[in-house]
Amino acid sequence: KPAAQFTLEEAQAEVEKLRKQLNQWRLEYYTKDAPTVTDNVYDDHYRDLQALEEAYPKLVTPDSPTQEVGDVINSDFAKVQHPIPMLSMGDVFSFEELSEWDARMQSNVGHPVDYNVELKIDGLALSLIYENGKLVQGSTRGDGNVGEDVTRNVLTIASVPKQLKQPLSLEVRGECYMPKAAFAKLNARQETEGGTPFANPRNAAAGSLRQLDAKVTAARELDTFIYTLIEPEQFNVTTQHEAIAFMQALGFTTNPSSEVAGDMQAIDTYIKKYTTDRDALPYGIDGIVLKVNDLALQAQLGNTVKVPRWEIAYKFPPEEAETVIHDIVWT
Ligand SMILES: NC(=O)c1c(N)nc(OC2CCCC2)nc1O[C@@H]1CCC[C@@H]1O
Repeated sequence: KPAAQFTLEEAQAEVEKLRKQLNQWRLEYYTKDAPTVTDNVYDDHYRDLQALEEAYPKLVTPDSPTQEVGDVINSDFAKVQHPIPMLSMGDVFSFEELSEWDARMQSNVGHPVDYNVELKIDGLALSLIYENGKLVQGSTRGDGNVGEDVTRNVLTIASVPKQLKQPLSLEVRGECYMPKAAFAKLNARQETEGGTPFANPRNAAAGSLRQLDAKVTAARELDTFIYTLIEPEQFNVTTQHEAIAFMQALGFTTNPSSEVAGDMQAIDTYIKKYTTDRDALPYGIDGIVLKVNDLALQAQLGNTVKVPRWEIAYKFPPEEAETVIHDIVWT
């Protein structure tokens, strides 16, 4: 019933009951990642308590969940529209297919093409928007056009600059991932606290970034590798390799293993190197990415509905036995 219809005595009893219940649910939520009620049930009780405390301010106590600023549990993330869609990638599963892709590219373009070769980090895509050098929004890819606003969570990731080294307004995109060591620690903690362990670092990163409560994200030791500068022409950046150096100079963490390759021989060497080194890397990779290095040429080649024509992912065979669903190869 509405708060105004409670007498002071009734309100006192109801407020104590709600506070105890909500604090119990928060304990489950924060410590075990295993809440026993849905966020909506929590929200409803939270709003009832807020209404009663507004009607009877003298009933507010310091331990009331309404007094902890900043970790209000939203029932859902705010949605974010990506002005430029966040695309995924076509992929191939053999060097032969990759060579065919390169041959098609060269015949399309009419001359040999330089690629920027990058490791394909096994995480989830993240967009970061800055105004005059200040981080103002972090969001997930979602369906490519609409993602989730995870700004408060992103602010807890150490490698995400809160303030750039230059007061620029821009958007960058990259991969949010969980380092292998953090993943092992998290699963060990999940085991001891009776939580459910995550299947792999990618799922753990997704579950940690898409947490409704930033304090939980903060404890997950997420990291980032930034790889896309949006509208690079605004900054007189003309190649992908240059874009990565430009973003690193602004304070972003970029992957140190990207290099320009002029032919398939260089790419074959790169693939062999990282097929061997893969297990020794402190983060998960599931392949390599070839991108046309010249950004004007990328723009000329454009994108199909879902994937760019100017880049392809070469996927390694999966580490653990899993059914690999062969994605559509770029045609
Ligand atoms: N996972 C990666 O390391 C990676 C990368 N190094 N570079 C790109 O380039 C974007 C640019 C436009 C479309 C893909 N994407 C990557 O990951 C994609 C993002 C969305 C799905 C994949 O995770």
